[in-house]
Amino acid sequence: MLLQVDPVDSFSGTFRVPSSKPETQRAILTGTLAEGTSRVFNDLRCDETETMKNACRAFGAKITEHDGFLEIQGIGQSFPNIRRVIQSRGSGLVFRIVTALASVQPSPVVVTGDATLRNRVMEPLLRALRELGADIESIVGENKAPVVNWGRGLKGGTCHLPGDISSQFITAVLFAAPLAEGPVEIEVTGEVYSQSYIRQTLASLTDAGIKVSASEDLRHYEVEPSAYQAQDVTTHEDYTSASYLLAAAALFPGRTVLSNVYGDSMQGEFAIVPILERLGVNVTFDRATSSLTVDNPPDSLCGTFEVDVRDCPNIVPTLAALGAYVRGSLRVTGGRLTRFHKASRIEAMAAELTRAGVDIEVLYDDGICDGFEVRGARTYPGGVTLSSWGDHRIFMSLFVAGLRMRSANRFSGFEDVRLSFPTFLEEFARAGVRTAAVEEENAPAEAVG
Ligand SMILES: O=C(O)C1=C[C@@H](OP(=O)(O)O)[C@@H](O)[C@H](O)C1
Ligand SMILES: C=C(OP(=O)(O)O)C(=O)O
Repeated sequence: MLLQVDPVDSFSGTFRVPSSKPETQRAILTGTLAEGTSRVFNDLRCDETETMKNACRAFGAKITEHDGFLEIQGIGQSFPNIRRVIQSRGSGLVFRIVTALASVQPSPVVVTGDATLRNRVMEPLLRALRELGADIESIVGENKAPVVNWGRGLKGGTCHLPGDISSQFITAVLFAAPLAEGPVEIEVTGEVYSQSYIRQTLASLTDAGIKVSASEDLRHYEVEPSAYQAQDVTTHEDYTSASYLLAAAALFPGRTVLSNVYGDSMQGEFAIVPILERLGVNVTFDRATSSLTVDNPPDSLCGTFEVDVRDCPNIVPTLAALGAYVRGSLRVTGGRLTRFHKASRIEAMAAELTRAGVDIEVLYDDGICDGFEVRGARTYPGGVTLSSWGDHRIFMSLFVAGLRMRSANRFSGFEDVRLSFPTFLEEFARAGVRTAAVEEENAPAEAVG
């Protein structure tokens, strides 16, 4: 099935931003590893947080969903002695953290995932865990998923990781390290990308009572054996999810209000707010109502702009969509990690936007796909079928790019919004965006929003 989406003449209204996926996933983990009861307020319910919950349940945690919060009966350090297969589906974060944690429990664990996940880079993490004493094998070879971790413990010591493939390797080792027999040190080589995610991990660990320290440049870490403490956590809004609503608001003059917004976030993707301001869009936070108001004047998105995304990788596809309407140019650099995401996101956006008539060029640095330059226009003809490349963020970004085209477009992959933003189509329907699921052969099948 494809989703046919009609363009709109305006975009305004009040929309609810989903809660943060990374914060919810981290809080589920710290609650699982602590002894006693933890609660996660304002948690995000979506496929990828469900995948994390199921993985943690497989390790013995009891997780109950209540209205507005999760209750977690953690396991502390008493992992049950049961052989199990843990399914991480398409979630890189779940696979990497579960693989690391499987080292510090007593039985063989197979960790697997879907076809996309099985293609992602895992070798540096497996190597680092082996340096710390883990006994892990890749079942199909090539050091990719699925893996079997024989659960023979982590001794501790020093491991080495690259900083320019995925911050999730560092996050994964950091979550398992407090449960090693001795202190763990991590040495990172090369430039450290996605630093905001590592800082979110460090904050989660410190709040849970873990003894961890990191150098200012995030190249060196020390973790002491320590116990996770039960706690209550409240998650904030998700700025990657918010970026689709904010980008849509920036494409049309007028006022848009986003709710469930608290404004004090460690997320790198918060950068979408100052980026919009640079593009001439006014954004105001109101703490009293936990909301954010976008006032977009008719003359915004005009000029020559450059953005470094090394600390906000997940808004790269959103910026490509927005850039399609920047009269002048938008140059984005520092996005090399996104080639290892669910799809190679820069190439995906450049290929699909080019198909829609957008002037976008991929930028390479030393032969590595690192960014793009897009020279936007007022509008495009539309009437094209665009692929999500099997990636929820590509679908959501292309959906936004299509809103200001002249005729309806069709998109694959719309079902994947359930991974991170299950209410995506309902929120856009509130703004009058009409969508219909259609067979690939043309016939409209059913209204979706
Ligand atoms: O720790 C996390 O929750 C994440 C880290 C980042 O991974 P990379 O460092 O691989 O970009 C980010 O892109 C991903 O969506 C979520
Ligand atoms: C976090 C994401 O993916 P992953 O955990 O698979 O890297 C994402 O695409 O939102």
